[in-house]
Amino acid sequence: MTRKQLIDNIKNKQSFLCVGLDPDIKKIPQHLLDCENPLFEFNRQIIDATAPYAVAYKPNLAFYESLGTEGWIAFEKTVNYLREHYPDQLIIADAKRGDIGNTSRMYAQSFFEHLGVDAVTVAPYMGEDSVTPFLGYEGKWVVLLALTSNKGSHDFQLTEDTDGTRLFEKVITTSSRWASPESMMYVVGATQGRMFEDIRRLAPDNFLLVPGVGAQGGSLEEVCRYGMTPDCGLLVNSSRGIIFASDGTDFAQRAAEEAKKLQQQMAEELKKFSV
Ligand SMILES: O=c1ccn([C@@H]2O[C@H](COP(=O)(O)O)[C@@H](O)[C@H]2O)c(=O)[nH]1
Repeated sequence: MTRKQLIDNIKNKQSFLCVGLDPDIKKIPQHLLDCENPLFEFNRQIIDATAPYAVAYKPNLAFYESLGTEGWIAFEKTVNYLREHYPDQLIIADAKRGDIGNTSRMYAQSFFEHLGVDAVTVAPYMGEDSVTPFLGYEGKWVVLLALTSNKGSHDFQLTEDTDGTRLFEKVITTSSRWASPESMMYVVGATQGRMFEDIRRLAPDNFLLVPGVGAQGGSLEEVCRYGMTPDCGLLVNSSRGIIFASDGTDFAQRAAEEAKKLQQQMAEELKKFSV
């Protein structure tokens, strides 16, 4: 999906919601456990219920890989279901990959050629040759970890160089030479609040994938105040806050209600910024 298509979808739906598909087998409703593939059935119903309010889905590979072959099948079926039934939804594989060049090339092939997702999260730690194999696929995106939502973001990302440059700033400045905002997004946690101002000084045009609202307590309003651009420039993710709104037979309905609430707040924010 191109940047223009993504922006058009956001404007048409008045939403920049990314629904996180993190189907923890221990938390999905009991009655689904008898299905042939409970994870896929859970995702299918969540997707059907929330699609009107979302522009993107982000399955996190951990929740699939942890179940071995059955989990991987659920992941593939989920991606195929989205591609077939909801081709306008951006699919982000949250895999946090990145390795020496020839290995990264295999990861890129797996996600972009074999699975056909639109975007993959990549860790920057191994540098340019670990990231560039994911670039150069028409309409595909690298989503590079910049300033994450967790407490551990302080351990490395916020540490300063002798001239006061913080590591996440170096990641953005250096990596923005590798790709344009047409194919590079950054992960910035919603819990980072006012830091979005600093991010925007370095990456004024890039889309930011923003996890951390809902279960992690980040503020949508604050993210928008400091991070929104004339093109919106944000994809805000919520996983547990939507998909586990209920563990009963009404789980999909409750997920839709939570997604709709977020979408309505997003529409208000888009209005404020005249997007
Ligand atoms: O900085 C980061 C990077 C990735 N994540 C992932 O996003 C979702 C958040 O889930 P919630 O249930 O909405 O908290 C999950 O897949 C994380 O692994 C993140 O939270 N922070």
